[in-house]
Amino acid sequence: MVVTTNERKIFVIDFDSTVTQVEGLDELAAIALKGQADGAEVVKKIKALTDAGMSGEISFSEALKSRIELLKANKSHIEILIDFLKTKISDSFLRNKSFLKEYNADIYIVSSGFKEFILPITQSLGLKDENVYANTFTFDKEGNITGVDQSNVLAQTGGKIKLMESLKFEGHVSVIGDGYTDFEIKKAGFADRFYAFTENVERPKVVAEADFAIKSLDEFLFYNQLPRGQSYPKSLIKVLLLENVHQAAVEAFESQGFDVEFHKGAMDEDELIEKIKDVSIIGIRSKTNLTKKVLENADKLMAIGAFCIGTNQIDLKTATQKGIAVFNAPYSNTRSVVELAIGEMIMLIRKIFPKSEAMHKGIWDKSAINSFEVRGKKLGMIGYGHIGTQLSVIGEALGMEIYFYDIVDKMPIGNAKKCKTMQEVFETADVVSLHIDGRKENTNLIGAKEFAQMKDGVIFMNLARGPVVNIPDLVAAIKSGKIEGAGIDVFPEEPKTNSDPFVSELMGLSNVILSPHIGGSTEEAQQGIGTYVPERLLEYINNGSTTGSVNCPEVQLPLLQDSHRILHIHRNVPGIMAKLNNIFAKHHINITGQYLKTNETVGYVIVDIQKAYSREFVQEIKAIEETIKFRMLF
Ligand SMILES: NC(=O)C1=CN([C@@H]2O[C@H](COP(=O)(O)OP(=O)(O)OC[C@H]3O[C@@H](n4cnc5c(N)ncnc54)[C@H](O)[C@@H]3O)[C@@H](O)[C@H]2O)C=CC1
Ligand SMILES: O=C(O)CCC(=O)C(=O)O
Repeated sequence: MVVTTNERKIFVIDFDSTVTQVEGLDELAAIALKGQADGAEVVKKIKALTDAGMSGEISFSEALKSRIELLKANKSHIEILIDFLKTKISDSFLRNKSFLKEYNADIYIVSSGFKEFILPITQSLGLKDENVYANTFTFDKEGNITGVDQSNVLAQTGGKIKLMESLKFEGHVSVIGDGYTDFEIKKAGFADRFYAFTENVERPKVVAEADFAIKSLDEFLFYNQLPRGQSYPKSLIKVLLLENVHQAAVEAFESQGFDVEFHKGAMDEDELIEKIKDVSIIGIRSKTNLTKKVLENADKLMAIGAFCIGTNQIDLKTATQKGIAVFNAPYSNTRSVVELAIGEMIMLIRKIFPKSEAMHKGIWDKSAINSFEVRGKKLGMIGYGHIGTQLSVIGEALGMEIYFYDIVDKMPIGNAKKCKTMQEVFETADVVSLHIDGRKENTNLIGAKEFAQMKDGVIFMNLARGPVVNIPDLVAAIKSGKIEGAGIDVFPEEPKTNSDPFVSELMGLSNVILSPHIGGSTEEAQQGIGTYVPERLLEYINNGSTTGSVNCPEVQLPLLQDSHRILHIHRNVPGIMAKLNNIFAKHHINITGQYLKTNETVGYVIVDIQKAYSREFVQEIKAIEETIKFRMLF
């Protein structure tokens, strides 16, 4: 819906809830009435009147008059309000200050608000005082607000229409606002288009009347092909966040204007296949399976954020082939897993859970039989990565001997001993703990044969991935007494949400600690992940950097300055760079920077170019046969 016109473009913009996130008069009331006994009640009444006036339920002049009567404010309150409003300028207006300044001759603020607090804000955005049309207060000698200058047409019902009539604009007039009175300008024939601005407040009655509903000023500038801070409006980019990822993630995307949808639970394949079609960024944890079938339907998807360590729930091969960059959080929850493993190990070796259960039933069983210290015991680990190595350090600090096996040759930390086989670990350890990843080859890695190799009375823990252990074999080993105690945090089948039931053969077994996949679920870990993953995703979306990507060639790019940046993901075949460079040469494109990284499947080339370029140039790059994904940043 790109709008093109050769006429002079005139922009008429509302102020309250459009330029700023809030209604100035409501906020003035809150400031003036703060601390007064019935203050909250009066503020509520004023807000209700604002809403009724804005949505057209009561006449504007009636709403304004009633509000001013309720408001007991003076000049000092207005000063406080101005400082507050400066912190509440709509994000998309702040992002597009350069447009506001460059086009200030054609931008008019038409507001039923008050110049006393509007002008300081519009001045800070580079707008012209003489283009601001708004009401003014009347004051008594003490500086108390007594009313509204009634000679101003904007104080009257239909004031905006009367004002527009008198302004006699010649050109293509666009009105941007959140209120019904803004729509009425178009309805009365004084504007060509009305854009309902919903960044701060969405009034269904107003949206229903609008030519276009826009979630940000970026969208307006995009549709009208005007200079803007975002090459593609972020409010048109859908971010789907599942599995209750930390609110820090929601805030990170929302503060940049993305269209964020948040769900507490995971989604199954069928649901995702539908949902993913218009999603550009998805954030998941361990329970959402991004299968080949799901990804094949994800034509808009640019990036996946795994808000966890494991990425086995994602079909990485398909993601790579489709040029979808995958990021995870490789460190943030490792300490939490380690602490749970230590806690469980001590609880299991002391048989605290059966004793606690008995106590709850009134049984007092004070005895040392079969209760041990961990000091001096042998802790055996399968997998010696970020978690395994940390557990190694803390286990050793508790006085344990550490043994580990890893398929990769890993340097032992402290006095840990590297074993040549898993069997060696099993034959040695008093406590066996798994810290391997969930790659396919690890499915059923531990079963009857492996349990048989373990010492009698071993403590066994799996805080890694459910499918790695054969559950019926584990149950048999526990029931036979081979395993004295087990701590299991992960399961082959896990409920998708907290409302779904948990079912397992492990239920009801004594000295088995079951926990709902919470090894990494601490406030600290989730906060850390909730910040780390969006940072990686935003760096990729905003700048093109793929630092920390688990499947894309890693490139750390400088910030884009005074150039356009072309991001091109292609199939990694010989000759592709020549094809690209030929197009640059043919169109006389001046390159200011070029970066290339490849892996065995894809190549990622980034080219910074001077700002002049033609549409044909872009089309030709997109048309290269090997192109998988193409983006351009301004
Ligand atoms: N319970 C929970 O909430 C959490 C579970 N995890 C799980 O823990 C796993 C490990 O995490 P990190 O240590 O951070 O990962 P990591 O990638 O640093 O370490 C995994 C290690 O396992 C080794 N490995 C893989 N397969 C193996 C095998 N068959 N035999 C021996 N070694 C093998 C790898 O070479 C690597 O050194 C994650 O992949 C994830 O599945 C991670 C965080 C939270
Ligand atoms: O917190 C989660 O949902 C998953 C944690 C986990 O297993 C991981 O980080 O790999």
